Amino acid sequence: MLVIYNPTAGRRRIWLLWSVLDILMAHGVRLDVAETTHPGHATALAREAVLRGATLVVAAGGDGTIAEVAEGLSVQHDPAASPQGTLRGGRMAPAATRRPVACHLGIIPLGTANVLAHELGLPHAAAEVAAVLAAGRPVPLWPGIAHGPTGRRLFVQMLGIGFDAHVVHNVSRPVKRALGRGAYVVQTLRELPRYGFARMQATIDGVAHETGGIIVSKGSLYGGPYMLAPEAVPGERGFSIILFGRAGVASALLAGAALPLNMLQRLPGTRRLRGYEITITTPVALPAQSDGDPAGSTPLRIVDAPAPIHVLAGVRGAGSARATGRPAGAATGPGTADGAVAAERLAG
Ligand SMILES: Nc1ncnc2c1ncn2[C@@H]1O[C@H](COP(=O)(O)OP(=O)(O)OP(=O)(O)O)[C@@H](O)[C@H]1O
Repeated sequence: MLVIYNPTAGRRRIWLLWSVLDILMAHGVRLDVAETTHPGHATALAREAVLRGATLVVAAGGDGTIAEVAEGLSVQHDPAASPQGTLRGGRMAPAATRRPVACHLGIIPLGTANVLAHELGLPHAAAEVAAVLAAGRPVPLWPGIAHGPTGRRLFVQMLGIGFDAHVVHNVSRPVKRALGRGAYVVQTLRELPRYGFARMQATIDGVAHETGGIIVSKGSLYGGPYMLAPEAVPGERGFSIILFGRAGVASALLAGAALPLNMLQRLPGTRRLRGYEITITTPVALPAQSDGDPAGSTPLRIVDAPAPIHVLAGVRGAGSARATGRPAGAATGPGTADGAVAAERLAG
């Protein structure tokens, strides 16, 4: 197993990382740890691991780190990265670098919001995190891809355009480290008086909608453990699209108050739709955020990734049920948490 650790994520809870790794090693798990040195590094590390034949790559960080690792894992579905296409220095890659049948994603939640970890019902205590990595059940997770002026970006949980993206673009890492999720509240209050709210057009599967703000979500949660789109199933194709009818300071304040009360979905003027291809255009370029990190600006076209990846989740729990759309505890995916799978993972 390769653990990719983002040292800048969240509140730098490195003690949690070391506790998890200690437990795994005490059970004989062979593992490598790689620390990222720059944005995008996790993608390169994960891609290399897949091409070397890894069957489990663990993202130790927040949602942004998970998205980068997921992007790296998606190489296993890329025909251009087939053994014949894997060239090193002009020569064909040796057999050891060929891509395997499947490489799963593991998560050690070390981020600020850890939305996907909440979505999947993942534990936060070291012993339980280690148990999921050793014997968790793989559940499908179907990422989204946003195509924009600066290229494409994969996301695992959600993408937002408008005021929430503006806040994400401007929140500072030291404040996030000091205040955790509270940093977004502070930044929201700072940005509100000076933000120029603008209308935008969202075309969902060919139907145009005028809106004041939009979130395109794979998952049901937003900003941490808060409910946004109960109908969302992260393991399936398609998106839940939340259109905020009104734009302005009062609406943003109302949305901010509704979020921790789990009432965002019932905000007046808010609509939730399902869709598969979303195009967002604006009179002037507006910032976008995906999985809590800056993600360029409009115009954007959002579609499903070509294939799902599989992420290790708890053996039981509501989160797993949400991810798969099946009753909690029902077996799914390419394996189950039986003794053989657990033993194989514990052996590395
Ligand atoms: N060594 C590094 N230096 C600077 N940035 C990095 C480094 N490694 C990764 N990153 C960037 O850090 C960003 C933020 O990481 P991540 O999203 O995991 O943490 P977070 O924002 O605290 O958590 P969450 O998204 O759950 O709120 C990632 O998008 C990644 O591009």
